[in-house]
Amino acid sequence: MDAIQINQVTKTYRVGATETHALDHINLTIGEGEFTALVGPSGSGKTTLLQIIGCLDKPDQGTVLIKGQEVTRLSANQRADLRRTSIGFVFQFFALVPVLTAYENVELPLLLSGMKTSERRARVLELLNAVGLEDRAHHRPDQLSGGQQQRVAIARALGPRPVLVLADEPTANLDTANGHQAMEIMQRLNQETGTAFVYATHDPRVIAFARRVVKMEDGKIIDNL
Ligand SMILES: Nc1ncnc2c1ncn2[C@@H]1O[C@H](COP(=O)(O)OP(=O)(O)OP(=O)(O)O)[C@@H](O)[C@H]1O
Repeated sequence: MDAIQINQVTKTYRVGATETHALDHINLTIGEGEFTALVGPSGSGKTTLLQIIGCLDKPDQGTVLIKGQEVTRLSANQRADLRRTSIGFVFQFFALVPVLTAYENVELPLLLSGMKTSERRARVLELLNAVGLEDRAHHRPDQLSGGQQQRVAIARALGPRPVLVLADEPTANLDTANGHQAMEIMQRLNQETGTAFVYATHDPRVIAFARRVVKMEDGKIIDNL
């Protein structure tokens, strides 16, 4: 079954008299375990599309299926549950909880899912180990480099074993070496876990990691390889 199926999705923003067709009848299917780059000029609709796939926003029209489940008809609580169990997020500015350590940030979604203490501890250590940060477990975000913070965010996103990880410009605030390392880790975890990744980027070096590239322009998909 496909991880995501999007049919005829539109989203229009109105500010005063100005209408922006951020998404204009988008159709897109993402298979399980894909590693896909979403590319296109600034304003082409990448963030809007990721937010709609991630159930953070609703389309004006069209349907979004996550693992065959139509999400646009779910209640806000049901969408929140689906996000928690099935979708991981990685953001440009890392979005870690500043007062929590790396360990606690990775643990948070597992706590919310009700995982047992012993199982949770093993899972957090496994994840920190997978991103090479077991020796930074007790550091807070302000005691970590940007690259390390993003690796914590990647570990956190994968904790609940989601179907899909969505990453909006995951390397935009990292230098080349750290951006490369974050992409290598995401690629390895994609291969090891079968979790699908969809990431938006402008950077040709980051696009090069993708097995599939979806190009957007003016709210439309113009190329889908
Ligand atoms: N909340 C909003 N209110 C009004 N217009 C919006 C809103 N969010 C996005 N837009 C508009 O929708 C269009 C698509 O924006 P979006 O952020 O999805 O593009 P993007 O491809 O992610 O751009 P970037 O690469 O610069 O992040 C843009 O023209 C933007 O100005």
